Amino acid sequence: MRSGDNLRPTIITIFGGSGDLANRKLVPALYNLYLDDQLPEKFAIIGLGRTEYTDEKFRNYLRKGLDEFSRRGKAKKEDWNAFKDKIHYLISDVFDDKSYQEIGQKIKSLEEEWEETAISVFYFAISPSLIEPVAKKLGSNNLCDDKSCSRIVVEKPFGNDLESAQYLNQLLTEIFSEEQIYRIDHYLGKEAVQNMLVFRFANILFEPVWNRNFIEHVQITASETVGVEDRGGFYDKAGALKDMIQNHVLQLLCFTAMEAPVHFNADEIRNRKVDVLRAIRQYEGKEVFKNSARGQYAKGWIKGEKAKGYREEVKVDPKSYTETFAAIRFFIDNWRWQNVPFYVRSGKRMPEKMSVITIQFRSVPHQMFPNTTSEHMIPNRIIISISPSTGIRIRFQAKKMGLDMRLKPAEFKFSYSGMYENDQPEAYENLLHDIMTGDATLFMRSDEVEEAWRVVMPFVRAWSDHPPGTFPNYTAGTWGPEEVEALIAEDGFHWITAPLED
Ligand SMILES: NC(=O)C1=CN([C@@H]2O[C@H](COP(=O)(O)OP(=O)(O)OC[C@H]3O[C@@H](n4cnc5c(N)ncnc54)[C@H](OP(=O)(O)O)[C@@H]3O)[C@@H](O)[C@H]2O)C=CC1
Ligand SMILES: O=C1O[C@H](COP(=O)(O)O)[C@@H](O)[C@H](O)[C@H]1O
Repeated sequence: MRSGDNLRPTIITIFGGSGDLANRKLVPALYNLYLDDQLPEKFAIIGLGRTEYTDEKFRNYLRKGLDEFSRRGKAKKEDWNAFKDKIHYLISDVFDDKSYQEIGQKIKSLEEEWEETAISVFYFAISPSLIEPVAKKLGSNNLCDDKSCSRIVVEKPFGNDLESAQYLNQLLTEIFSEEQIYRIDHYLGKEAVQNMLVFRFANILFEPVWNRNFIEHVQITASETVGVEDRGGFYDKAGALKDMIQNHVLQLLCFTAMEAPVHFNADEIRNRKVDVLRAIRQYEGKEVFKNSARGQYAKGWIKGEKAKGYREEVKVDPKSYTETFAAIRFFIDNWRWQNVPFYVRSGKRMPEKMSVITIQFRSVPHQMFPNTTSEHMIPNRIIISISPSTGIRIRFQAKKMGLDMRLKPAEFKFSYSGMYENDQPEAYENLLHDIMTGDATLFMRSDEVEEAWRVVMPFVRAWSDHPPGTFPNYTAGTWGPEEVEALIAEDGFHWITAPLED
């Protein structure tokens, strides 16, 4: 039996169907689910937008995106021909009630054809400013009435600060129940992020040492080689703190630091993550600057190619003070993590693309080997590589081959790509599948989003009240401004730049 056979008929209506996210991520993910027999037999996509596509033109546009962005490369003709009939397009304006009536009619006619009611998923692949009007109109046009079979999906950024996130949560929960709302953070769909739960809570080896007694510090790096590409208009108002730290990086921190959930279910896991966010120390006054660093890239070179400076990017203010790099030293004030620094950093135009968590263990309490100084006593380290390579490295000490007793670090290495070739589902495949099955474990709950905003708000406020002295302050192709080295060096550590494959 196909896995998709367990799924109820489903219609995914995409506000912003003509946009980049739908083209680059959503439709390729749905197509791959189709190839993997993970879609129900009765399934349809309704794309929406003001662009004047016919069904045929819309399908052709999506086909080009699929060929370019799908992890499986170009679509095979026969597969695409079977899939494309599931795609429909409606020319519509989010402010126009008539559009919602047409959406309702389209859904009804598909259900009549299938002789079954469908789960209706409304995907908000639109700019954050359009969320409010779309939510209100879905409500006033009774399109989301049936709470058991309609869902909405809201993309990040969820709000622009704590206040706006609270406002948005309030608004959405007046129209929809919390169970209907799927707030996406695509990092949670990554295989390696989900594997962290398994690594930590399905193995007895690691959990006993996963605390302040054995772990010296934790580092989280989410670096990219790309600049802002064509998203200057959005990014210049956001910056690295709101674009990456508030969501993806804090999620990685939560998965690293959370207590063991009792059950594997959405609320249980989200409760444990909220506990971590609530325990993160809030800095005040000068502490904010003492525990953080920010930067903006100047022109430089990345992998042999010239890169523009941030201020020269399209739709970026030529005098912009928006940070393209952010680093913070967090402390989690609870029993497990007291005084263990968590250093996080994220930036664009760095030398390597990688999302990596490094768990640095303490040294052994006593060293007994002859001819061995503290220099040779390399402490254990676990590197969890989230992307682009996915896997885990564990460093330990081994005896160096030879007649005398000398030590040499060695590694255990686990790589998903080595195991599963190119069969790893993309983050959006996992997430879209979960939305269809109604599993909210990998989505953000309202209080979680708000707590994550609460964590970054001292930095948001202090950074905007005190513009940086000199921006740009790092060259494209480097690991950020000088201050970021000081942030960790003053504690006696250094940044570890070690992805899975090196
Ligand atoms: N692109 C990406 O990789 C990612 C995007 N996101 C988020 O997803 C959301 C969408 O991003 P993206 O796809 O890049 O944005 P785009 O600018 O590419 O697309 C915007 C979409 O909104 C539609 N739209 C705008 N105004 C209206 C209107 N009045 N009525 C109907 N449709 C309208 C446009 O359709 P038309 O022009 O046809 O009217 C278009 O389909 C944003 O919140 C973004 O932050 C999140 C993660 C990654
Ligand atoms: O959400 C975002 O994430 C991407 C990075 O995602 P990744 O999966 O490639 O690591 C980032 O480029 C973008 O600015 C941000 O909005």
